[in-house]
This record gives sequence, C-alpha cells and structure tokens, in this order.
Amino acid sequence: MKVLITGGAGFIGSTLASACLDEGIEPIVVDDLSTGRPEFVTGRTFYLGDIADGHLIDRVFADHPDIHAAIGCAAKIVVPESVADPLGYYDTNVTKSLAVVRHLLRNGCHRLVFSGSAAIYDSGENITEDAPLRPLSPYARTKAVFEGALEDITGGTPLRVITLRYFNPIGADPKQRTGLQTTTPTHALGVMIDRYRAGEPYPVTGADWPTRDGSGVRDYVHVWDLAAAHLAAVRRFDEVTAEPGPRYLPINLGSGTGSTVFELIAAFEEVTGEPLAHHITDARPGDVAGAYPNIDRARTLLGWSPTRTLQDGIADALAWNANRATVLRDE
Ligand SMILES: O=c1ccn([C@@H]2O[C@H](COP(=O)(O)OP(=O)(O)O[C@H]3O[C@H](CO)[C@H](O)[C@H](O)[C@H]3O)[C@@H](O)[C@H]2O)c(=O)[nH]1
Repeated sequence: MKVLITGGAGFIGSTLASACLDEGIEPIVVDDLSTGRPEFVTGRTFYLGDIADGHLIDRVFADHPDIHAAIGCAAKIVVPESVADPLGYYDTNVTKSLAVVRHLLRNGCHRLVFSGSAAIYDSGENITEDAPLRPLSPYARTKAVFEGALEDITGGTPLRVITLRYFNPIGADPKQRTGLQTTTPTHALGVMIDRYRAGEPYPVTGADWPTRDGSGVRDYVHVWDLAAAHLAAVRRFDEVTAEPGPRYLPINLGSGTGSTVFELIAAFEEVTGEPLAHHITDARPGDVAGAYPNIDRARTLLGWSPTRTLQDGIADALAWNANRATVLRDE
C-alpha cells in the first residue's frame, strides 16, 4: 500500500513515514523543506515542492496511481508566529491546503487523513469531539476554519475525511530516525530538556490556574502513538467512514488523562533520576489553563489507545536531544 504524506519531512510527518515503512506501507512524501529536513527524507520517495502546486501533485499521482490515501501534515504550527504573520498562516493552512484538496479530487484520491489540533478547543476536562470550539490564536483559527471547509467539502464531493485532533505531541521515533528539528524549542518539555542540560532552573509559567495543582494542564501524547493512530485511520478508513457513517470524522488523540506542569516535572525527575530545579514565573501572554480529551472515539473507531507513557515520551525526547546532531548535519 502507498500513502501520500504532505509535510512528510516535518516532525510528525517524518515519524509517521518511518512507522509506515516499518509496517510495509510506502510513504510518498511531498514537502517544500521550509521547516522539514532533507535528512528525514533520505532514501524515501520524496517530491520537493509546494503542496499547492497542481502540476507537482499530478506528477506524484501519475508516478504512483496506486496511492490509497493522503495524509495532510503540511502546516505552519507556531502560535506566536501566527500572531505576527496571520496572512502567511491563512495562506498555508487554509488557501494552499484547499488547493491540495482540489488536486486530490482531480486525481481521484477520496480518502484524506488530516492533522488537526486540540488548539481549537476551549480549556476543560474530558473534551469530546462535539465540544464547542474556541480557537484563540490565528494558528488555531486556521485549523478550525479549515476543518469547517473540509466538512463542507465532504458534503458535496466524493471526498471523505478523518481529522485527527492532536493534543501535545512529545517524544521521538523510538529508533531515533526522526525527532523535533528545532534547536530552540518553546514547548514545555523542550524548554525543560534545554534547562536541564544547561543546569538552569526550569520556569513554570503560571501556577495559579484553576487546575488540580495550579499549573497548566496539557495532554502529552507520544509521537509514535500518534503515528500508530494514522496507520489505524488509513487501514480502517472505509469501515469508519462508510455509509451511513459520517463523511467527515474528527477524532481526538491524546492520553486521555492530562498532566500538569508539576506532574511533568515529577515524571522528568523519575526518568533522569535527578531533581529538576524550577521556579514559578508569570504566565506566558495568551496562555490558557489547558485541556485534556475524552479518547473514546479513537478507542472505538480506530481500535487505538496510547501504548507509551509520559515517561517514555520524556526518555525518547531526551535521547533525541542527545542524538540530534548526528542525524541533522548542519547543527
Ligand atoms: O517554559 C515553559 C513552557 C511551557 N510551560 C507550561 O507548560 C504547559 C504546556 O505548554 P506548551 O507550550 O508545551 O504547550 P501549549 O499547549 O501551550 O501549546 C504549544 O504546544 C503545542 C503542541 O505541543 C502547539 O505546538 C502549540 O502551537 C504551542 O503553542 C503550559 O501550561 C505552559 O504554561 C512552562 O511551564 N514552562
């Protein structure tokens, strides 16, 4: 089986491509390498270019008419950058992504697994897919807007879509082929690893949120578990979107329990076997108390549940941090 992965040189797309290869599925990657890495596509079937380039996508399908499904991972994903450059975010996450849908339909590809985001939800516990949306940043709104567009498009075309709404991805490929590209992470675990390596205290950005211990709550999910969910979505695609089922199906992907920042620190200390110095600072601008999902739909429809713990995610992220320079050549 072949799957087309747009954004397949990025963190999640490349890890998913590794999982495909391990399962005997051939990933066909399209990426413009704007943030993706050439090292992550070495030895893989790879097309360099813009996802909105119809000629490029036509060529991909001419070369691989047996593509079973498309997985849409190409997106801009940095919240503060989306505030500074909203137009760029709408261009990529909405306009170009709509062009991809047009190219898929023209080439007879009617199965799309789309990378959604939990950023579209309000803070809260046990969030189901039917919860009201409250996208608070331009990034989050591009994701919500595009989800709405996809749902409408499935109503009037042969396209069917499964949107996987990720909570907070952590970890790396357990075989260390791929991981986060950036050397300057701003997310909780990335900052924690940097501060730990530098011997500096970790800033807990806000400790008076209405949560169980006052720190922000998130639902950290291992990227290898996310990859497994994509494979399940591809394999079960026809079964779960068949008539009279929905043609547009959003599914939450998370651990289903949530962890506060203090719980993340405790798990980190468990993995390293050392205390992590930390201090409390002001909340980040625009920060939120946070959410964690109900994952019953993923369990029921995809037969998926996370197999890796928070500690596994931390250990794999630490290992990747140590190995990254051997995989990524120019850093
Ligand atoms: O140095 C830090 C960084 C974060 N946090 C806290 O850790 C929690 C998680 O923060 P992250 O930045 O890891 O995660 P967010 O859900 O806030 O969102 C970010 O991570 C997401 C994926 O993990 C998306 O990429 C999103 O665009 C990006 O803003 C929050 O309570 C935050 O206040 C700290 O205590 N200290």
